[in-house]
Amino acid sequence: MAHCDRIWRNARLATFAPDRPGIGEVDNGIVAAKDGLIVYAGPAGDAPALDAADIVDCGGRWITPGLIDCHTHLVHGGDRAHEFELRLAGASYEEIARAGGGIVSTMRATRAATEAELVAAALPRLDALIAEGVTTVEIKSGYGLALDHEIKQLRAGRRLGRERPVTVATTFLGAHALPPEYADDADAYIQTVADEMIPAIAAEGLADAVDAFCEGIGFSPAQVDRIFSAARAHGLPVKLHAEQLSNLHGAALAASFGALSADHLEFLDMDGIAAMARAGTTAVLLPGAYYFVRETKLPPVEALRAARVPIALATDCNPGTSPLTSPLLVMNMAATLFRLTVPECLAGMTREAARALGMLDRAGTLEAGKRCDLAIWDVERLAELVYRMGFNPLHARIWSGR
Ligand SMILES: O=C(O)CC[C@@H]1NC(=O)NC1=O
Ligand SMILES: [Fe+3]
Repeated sequence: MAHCDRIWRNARLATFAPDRPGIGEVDNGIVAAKDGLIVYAGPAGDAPALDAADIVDCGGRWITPGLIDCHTHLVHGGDRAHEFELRLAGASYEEIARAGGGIVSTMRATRAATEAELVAAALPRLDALIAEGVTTVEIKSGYGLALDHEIKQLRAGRRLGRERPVTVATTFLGAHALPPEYADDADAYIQTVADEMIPAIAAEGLADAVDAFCEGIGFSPAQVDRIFSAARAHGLPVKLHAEQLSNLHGAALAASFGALSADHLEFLDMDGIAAMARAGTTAVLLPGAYYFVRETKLPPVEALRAARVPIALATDCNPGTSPLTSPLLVMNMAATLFRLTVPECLAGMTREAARALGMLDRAGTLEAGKRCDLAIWDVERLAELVYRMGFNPLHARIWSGR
């Protein structure tokens, strides 16, 4: 008889385990946890003899892995509601950015905030994600655009993981936009990011990955290459905002560095897809940004499927293009706008999101040895999680077995 801390019984499991077809459905299943890890997840009838300190009857409810939001800019100062009104009056995202608005206006608000103020401003956004079953969240910097302020953002991100029962992965995104002090010398800024910021942030262990914005209003492939070479030199994995507004072949560049993910991808082409497939780079689709900027170019979902490129989903929660803190709405948008299937949407916010963070060995599926992160749902069919808009059927959220 093996001892465990808690068993969740009388449940329908969506394990997303690779050795089970589709969503890895188990009709009458149990999940057993010890010291925050899953020791068994599967049919009750196949379970080993277990002696649990606590048994929870789930009343036939569905259990999925805890949701994972693998792409957010959760930590930032201020908001961009005024720019939203400018866009309603016809200004484009690029026009606002080139006029000194956009990311740089959030930079000013972020630089003016203390670390504690950034944490306080992000907590309601994090609580909204947690309320819908998120147990892991990725948080980028990229609004400081100077070493001390980028460090401040990353420390705030780490602190959020201590303030709430949630796992935080931080990503350095110094190459997000050109700060005013480098207005006429992007290459000089890139050199500062590569030669000063990445070494300092790596030395302090503040970032789990490095990201960049490869775009006409962001940075060129050559500049991204410089950033990624510095990340690799300091042992940090990379991911990339790629092909969001145009095709600069950023996804192929990211894949050449073995990137964890390439994100957005509305303008991704077949060469980029092939490169991602070869490299095992996950596609992270961000329907909230597509919807909010009223993009019309759809990401090539059918070609990604055909090339067996893993597809993850995320909120891209940020004040400019995706002020969104609902993973449930992300799944509805991915199905409604991008035509992903229900299983693809659910996998996109669990197993594939874990893959995009390089965490699939410890999260994202209901398998022994992984963190016991669960979301328990009051739905008859799991499709209701994707079908409904603005309705939250979460019954309970478990993080690390608690
Ligand atoms: O507008 C912002 O504040 C960030 C937008 C966000 N960053 C990026 O590289 N692409 C995006 O959609
Ligand atoms: Fe983003």
